[in-house]
Amino acid sequence: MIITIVGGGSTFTPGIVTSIALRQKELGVTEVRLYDIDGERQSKVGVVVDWILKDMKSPIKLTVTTDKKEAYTDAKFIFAQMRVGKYAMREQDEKISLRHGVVGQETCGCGGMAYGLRTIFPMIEMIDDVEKYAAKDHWILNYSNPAAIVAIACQKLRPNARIINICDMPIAIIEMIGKCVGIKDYTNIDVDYFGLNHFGWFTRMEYEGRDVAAEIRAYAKEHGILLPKEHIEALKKHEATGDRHANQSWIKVWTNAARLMELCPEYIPNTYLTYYLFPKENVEHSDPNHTRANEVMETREKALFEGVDRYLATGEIDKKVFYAGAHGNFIADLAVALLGDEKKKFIIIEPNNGKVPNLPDDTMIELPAWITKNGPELIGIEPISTFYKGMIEQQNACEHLLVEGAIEGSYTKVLQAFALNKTVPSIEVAKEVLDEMIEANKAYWPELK
Ligand SMILES: NC(=O)c1ccc[n+]([C@@H]2O[C@H](COP(=O)([O-])OP(=O)(O)OC[C@H]3O[C@@H](n4cnc5c(N)ncnc54)[C@H](O)[C@@H]3O)[C@@H](O)[C@H]2O)c1
Ligand SMILES: O=P(O)(O)OC[C@H]1O[C@H](O[C@H]2[C@H](O)[C@@H](O)[C@@H](O)O[C@@H]2CO)[C@H](O)[C@@H](O)[C@@H]1O
Ligand SMILES: [Mn+2]
Repeated sequence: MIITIVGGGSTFTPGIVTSIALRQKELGVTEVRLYDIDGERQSKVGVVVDWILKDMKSPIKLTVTTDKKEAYTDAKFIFAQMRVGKYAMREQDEKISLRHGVVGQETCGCGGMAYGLRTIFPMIEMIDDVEKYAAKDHWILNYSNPAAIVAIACQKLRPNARIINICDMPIAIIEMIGKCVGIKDYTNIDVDYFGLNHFGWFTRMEYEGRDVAAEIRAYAKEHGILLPKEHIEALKKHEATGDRHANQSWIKVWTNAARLMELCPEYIPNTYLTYYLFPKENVEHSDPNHTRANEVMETREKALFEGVDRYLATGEIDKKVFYAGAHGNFIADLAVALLGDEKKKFIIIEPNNGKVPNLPDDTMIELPAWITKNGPELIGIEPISTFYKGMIEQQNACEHLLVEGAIEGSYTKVLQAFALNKTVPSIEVAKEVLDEMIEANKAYWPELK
């Protein structure tokens, strides 16, 4: 059984392969293939992956390739995590937006839309390549961001593709909340959730009879941040915690999430909602000359590639150079559930088709689903109330219009999408940002007329 990782040169590849290797028997996996369009970057990551498999005494064969046919032939699972334009373009997305006074973020607002316009067509190309070479009953499990926009484009252009779009943020939030209230066994916290990707709410959180939602509401009120106490203490003393969530840009997010829970106590927000509901405050607290892309390049990316160089020079690897955890476990567990027909619950992104009765059928909704061998079965909920419906409808319209604009090459539709985004205060600002982004993305975007 073959698993191909697209975006093999990703900083997350070592963590994902670790998770695969830990489940080797359940998956029956015999080979992992890394595929990337940047062979040089991928071959360095391949060095770490090779070391991990040997360190774990894993029988899994490793293939590292830039050849599509070699990558996809007979593959059963394709784990996609491409970052089109890499961190250099993420930096542009974030900085161009901030220069015009609007939120500069990887997947939200103008930055997310720019990233979406780069990613739609490479994702469609990947689906076509996979269909040509992979096993007929393959599954593409897609992490490539912006997952909300990618999901809409795949549904519109390749509605029969065997793709499940996923995001680790709901499980990452559950893990973080678990840490705050002293629950280590976070995968057994049972939740209800609805929304779009990076745009949703937990409506229930329970663990062994405990109302975790009520506990975290009280915690947020007391501490003003959704990070665990040891992080709060370290932050007060300006000590490094080693956790990426204690980086400057994430602290702001976890603080705003706590504030949002005070203002809207009904549900627990996905932290990404803070970009839409505190756009002004977010911009005020951002540094347009040093954004999250810079933080990532200076930490996660640097640690990994310097770690490879050090290993090649000395033969020693410090496991801290790569990230392994919830991110890899989530995608590998989803593959196990699909293979084993486990009927286990995962939050995933799929066409709504009435599961949230008062949202359109073609909304790519993020909801809990039962995972069977035939794919996900979304778990339907009651109609949602006006505030949430209104927010989702606006964001959904923005994302659909963006995808339509990309497919039709329509400048007006893309401009309207930018103007519809809740992070953008006027259509003139939308135009300024869009025009600068067109210049910066010449090598990547479809032509807009
Ligand atoms: N959905 C989620 O919750 C989630 C979580 C984490 C990361 N991600 C996404 O995973 C991806 C990887 O993130 P990262 O920070 O490790 O980025 P990264 O830049 O380290 O890795 C991305 C890799 O994708 C490659 N790539 C670019 N275009 C490609 C294409 N057309 N085909 C094949 N490979 C291509 C790049 O060369 C690069 O090696 C990003 O899209 C990121 O947004 C998503
Ligand atoms: O800014 P980055 O590149 O560090 O992270 C952006 C991604 O953030 C989310 O995923 C995190 C998750 O929060 C964390 O706990 C761990 O599992 O790593 C993930 C990747 O960083 C988000 O869901 C992704 O869509 C973002 O790409
Ligand atoms: Mn995500």
